[in-house]
Amino acid sequence: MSDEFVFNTLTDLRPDQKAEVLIQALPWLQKFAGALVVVKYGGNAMVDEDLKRAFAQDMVFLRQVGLRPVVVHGGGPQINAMLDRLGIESEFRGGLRVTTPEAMDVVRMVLTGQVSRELVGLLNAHGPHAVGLSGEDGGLFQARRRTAVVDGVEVDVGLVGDVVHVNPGAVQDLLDAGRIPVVSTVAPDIDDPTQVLNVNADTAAAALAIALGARKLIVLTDVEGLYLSWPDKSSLVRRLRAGALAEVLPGLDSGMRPKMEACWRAVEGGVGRAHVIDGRAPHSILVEVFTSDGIGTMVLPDEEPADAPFTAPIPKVPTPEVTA
Ligand SMILES: Nc1ncnc2c1ncn2[C@@H]1O[C@H](COP(=O)(O)OP(=O)(O)O)[C@@H](O)[C@H]1O
Ligand SMILES: CC(=O)N[C@@H](CCC(=O)OP(=O)(O)O)C(=O)O
Repeated sequence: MSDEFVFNTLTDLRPDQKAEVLIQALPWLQKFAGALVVVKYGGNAMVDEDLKRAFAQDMVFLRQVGLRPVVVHGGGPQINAMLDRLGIESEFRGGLRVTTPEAMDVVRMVLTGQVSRELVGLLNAHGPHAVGLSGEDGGLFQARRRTAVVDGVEVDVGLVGDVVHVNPGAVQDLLDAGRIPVVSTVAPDIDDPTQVLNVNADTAAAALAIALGARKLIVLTDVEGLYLSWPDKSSLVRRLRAGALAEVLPGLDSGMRPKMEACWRAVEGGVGRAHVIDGRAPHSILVEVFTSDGIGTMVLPDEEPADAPFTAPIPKVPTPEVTA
């Protein structure tokens, strides 16, 4: 190997090599100047303190170079830990947490009172940029109760909803003020606004990305991307179009299903690109946005003109309405 590429950290690079790294980012900095990017940070990618700090640096970096990042966070493992500590039983059906009223209190407390606070704190170590809000704030989300489908049978999952209406005004106000919004995905029930519902963070991120007219949705998780024949590591998909994705969606396992459904919905709803990338690799977002090769799995819209019939099977998921 040439000595040009033998280095352990960036500090081992020669000055001309450091300059080369920066200059290679120029076309991407130009391309994405001002671009709104929704980043879904999954609970499974929040595995250690260094990674969380690296994530916060990436978001502040994006903002500093002129993009407009919006963070939507998950917190499944963190909710599990708190339910365990409190001795409350919890199970998943069809990828969704069966949410009793008692569990809902914990979901809301952990997402808005713990995970959001921690991320806001890490981001604000770099300046007073981040503001946390939940789907309850500023009428951001309204959700409707939904069921899960297990082996073709509809099953009740309790206080779980799908976002059916997005009012992105509060998020837009924060972006206009130069802030980084950090969104937790609990949402009022449209049919009973005194009740809040537990919403899967992937699908909520897609609904928000569509409502904001985002250029990209980036989903950070704990695998490299979508494997066509999971868990065969040689089956990683680098790029696929929405139509092809719709065909494989029904066969996906529960962890990846909501993520890929979110990507499919996002590009069908006008988001330029949707990506699933490995949040365990430090600074993977910067590699995705600012390098030619990118990283993980990228979903692109179909090439057909907008008025052509969409022939691939469309997953049975309602598209949220948007309030301008
Ligand atoms: N086809 C697939 N490709 C990649 N990962 C898959 C696939 N099917 C199931 N998975 C699982 O999905 C998990 C990611 O989903 P999840 O655990 O819900 O993450 P997150 O907390 O980031 O939302 C992976 O760790 C992997 O175990
Ligand atoms: C309905 C439902 O399952 N809600 C999820 C919400 C959090 C989430 O989606 O977190 P991750 O992104 O880390 O998986 C839950 O209760 O775990």
